[in-house]
Amino acid sequence: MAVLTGYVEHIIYRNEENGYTVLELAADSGSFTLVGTMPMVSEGEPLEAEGEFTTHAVYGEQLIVSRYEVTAPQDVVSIERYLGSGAVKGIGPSLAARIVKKFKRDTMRIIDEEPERLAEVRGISENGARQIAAQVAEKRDLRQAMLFLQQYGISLNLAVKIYEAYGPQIYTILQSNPYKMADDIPGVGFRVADEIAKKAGIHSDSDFRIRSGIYYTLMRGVQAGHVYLPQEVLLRNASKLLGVPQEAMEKHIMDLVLDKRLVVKERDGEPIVYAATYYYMELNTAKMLTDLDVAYPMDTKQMEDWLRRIEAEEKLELDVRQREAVAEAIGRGVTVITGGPGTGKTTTINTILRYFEMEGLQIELAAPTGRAAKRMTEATGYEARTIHRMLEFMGTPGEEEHGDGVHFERNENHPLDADVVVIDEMSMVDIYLMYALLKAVPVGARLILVGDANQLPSVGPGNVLRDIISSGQFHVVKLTHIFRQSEASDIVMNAHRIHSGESIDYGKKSKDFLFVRRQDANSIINATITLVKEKLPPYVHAKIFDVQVMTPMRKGVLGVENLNKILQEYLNPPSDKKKEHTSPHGILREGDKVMQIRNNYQAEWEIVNRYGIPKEKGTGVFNGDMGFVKELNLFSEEILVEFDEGKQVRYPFRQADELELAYAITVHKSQGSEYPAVVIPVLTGPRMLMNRNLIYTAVTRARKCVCIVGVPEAFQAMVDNAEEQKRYSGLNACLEEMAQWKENMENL
Ligand SMILES: Nc1ncnc2c1ncn2[C@@H]1O[C@H](COP(=O)(O)OP(=O)(O)OP(=O)(O)O)[C@@H](O)[C@H]1O
Repeated sequence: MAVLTGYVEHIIYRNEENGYTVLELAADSGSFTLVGTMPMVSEGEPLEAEGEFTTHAVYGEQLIVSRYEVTAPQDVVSIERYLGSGAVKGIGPSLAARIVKKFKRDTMRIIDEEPERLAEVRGISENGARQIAAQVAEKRDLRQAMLFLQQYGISLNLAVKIYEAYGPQIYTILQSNPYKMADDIPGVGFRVADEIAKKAGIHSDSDFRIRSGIYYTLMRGVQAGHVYLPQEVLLRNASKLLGVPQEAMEKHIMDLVLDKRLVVKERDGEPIVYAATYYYMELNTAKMLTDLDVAYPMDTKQMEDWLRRIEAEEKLELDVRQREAVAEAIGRGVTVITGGPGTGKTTTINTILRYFEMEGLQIELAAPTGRAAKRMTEATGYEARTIHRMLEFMGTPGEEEHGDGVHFERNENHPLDADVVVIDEMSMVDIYLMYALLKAVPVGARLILVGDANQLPSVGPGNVLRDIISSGQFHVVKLTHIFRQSEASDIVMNAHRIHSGESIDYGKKSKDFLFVRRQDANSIINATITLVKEKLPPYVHAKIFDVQVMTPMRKGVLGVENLNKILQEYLNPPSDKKKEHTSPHGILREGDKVMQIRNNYQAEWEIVNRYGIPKEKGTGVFNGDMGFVKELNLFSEEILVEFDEGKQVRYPFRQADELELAYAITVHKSQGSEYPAVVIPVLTGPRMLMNRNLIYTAVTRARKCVCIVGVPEAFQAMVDNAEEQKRYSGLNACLEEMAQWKENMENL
């Protein structure tokens, strides 16, 4: 650790949002560059800073500041330099000189204690004197708060956020209920608050702690895809987290219910617990969906005539189920069409679109991901958008809808201008998005939901598509005939075999479903590298980055983390020409294939033309979006990533934790995307993950070729394992209750 004292000569760079600062410090022993979060340091101020010296490849020696303190200027020279530096608005060098000439070493005390006397200086009015005093006091408060927060081991970055949220109230909040921060401040979770509470001497059985821990456990459940948790599971997990017996917690659940933060219901005779927001989200989703599902009068003769016309034009004949699907879409407010790959879903959507177009209805077509939307556009010739874009989401915080600053311009007050809304890849739609979508679908519009219910459920919470189907309250058409069979696609045929748990012919010479037998992890990795780098790109006529490696796990030799490190070495090795940055997830290098790993609604993107001039702008990058590192700027500390469709996003280094290498991805993250070729290494793994549902999803991501590398027995074991990870979601139950209620009302 080195300690430097001096005064701030020059602020070289400052990020006003997070206080990240590069400055030049004039110390007795010379001039130094200091880097760190120093939000309210101004030029001219005396500073004491502690940190580690590092040598930056471009900018040379720098002190990376871990702690700093702005000391009050003592001698007249320092006082004059400080006041004249522009740190206090309204005072320039000449006024500073006059003030110091008058009050000398007493200047700072006068500003603090008798600010009205500043008016004795020529050029300062009484009002001006008061404003100067207020500014100096505000800076002093902020500084004190920073010092106070640092005692609790809070990083400077977080300290700024906490101060911005609470101002002078931080002292009481931190010492009485630091858990409040977990509710109010993004970036402070229960664990951070708990650390702080420990330092503040708060007891482990404090009411605040237990309540915060219960809520945190529930939200962890949401992150894992559950909408609620059975009370028993909640208490067990919260008890483990808090080290407090379950009996001591039940009363707190009731308190949280009274505070309207939790809702307790009964399902199958057991109490279940929702975070209130999710309960109402699920309930309203059920209500809106039920309300939309009205019967529309149908002219059967017209339908038959028009369908024949469409079939003649398209040169195809719909099968019975496809016809049924079209008829349902015409006659009902809500229709669900589900089926595996190649069962004619897209063809059915196409016919429905043509039909409604002939009726002159206004149609909206959307899918949950950009890739899926693009595929829809290509397959139907109608413009399809992502659901987010269709709903015109705004990344600006304010009217918070589910706590992360999301707001959709299209909602109940400003619904979509549509008579028909078709959503594809419904299996990926979570409860948030379904709720947002339904708010924007106008009363009287038809909603057609299309998807493959056997895919893994959405990454976000809920089991929307399956719940809608299993509720039994809507017209669901299941397409089962495999049309693509005639094209001899083993991907499609094997996907259906996997779905029904049949065994696969591993010895068959197939063009698109290849099995590369390897017995151990190292040989599997070697074969994977050769396939991605050399064999598959020419085979499927695609670029190396279009070949996607997928694996069930994150950890382990064949987990995403390890595979990414190895594939990075082979596909984008270090070079003098490529800049690098070490992010929380490892090294990012120019040219790397990366994935955005959480929804960032605020991130700004732009699409530039070949002269670098922006031609389109917008906000939002989403969990699962893939791109590559186009440029690393070590001076402005930014990573420029280009995503699909040429969307470029700049990430400050501190936000690099939103990016992960994507040479290999988990099957969960692959949902909704399709790739020309997919490589799946298979050896062993946790039984919960190694299941049929997962391998089915993985295989159906491939358009032209699937390559399984490993042991056939391990693959077959996955096909045989029909167990699934349990998801606690109650949309089906809500829908059933709603229908029951409606029936009761009608019978009254
Ligand atoms: N009624 C039909 N008669 C003849 N061919 C059909 C019929 N319906 C669909 N097909 C053909 O079967 C193939 C698969 O259909 P489609 O793309 O509509 O299925 P899908 O369920 O959307 O498949 P995927 O989910 O794999 O994209 C296409 O080549 C399509 O032209």
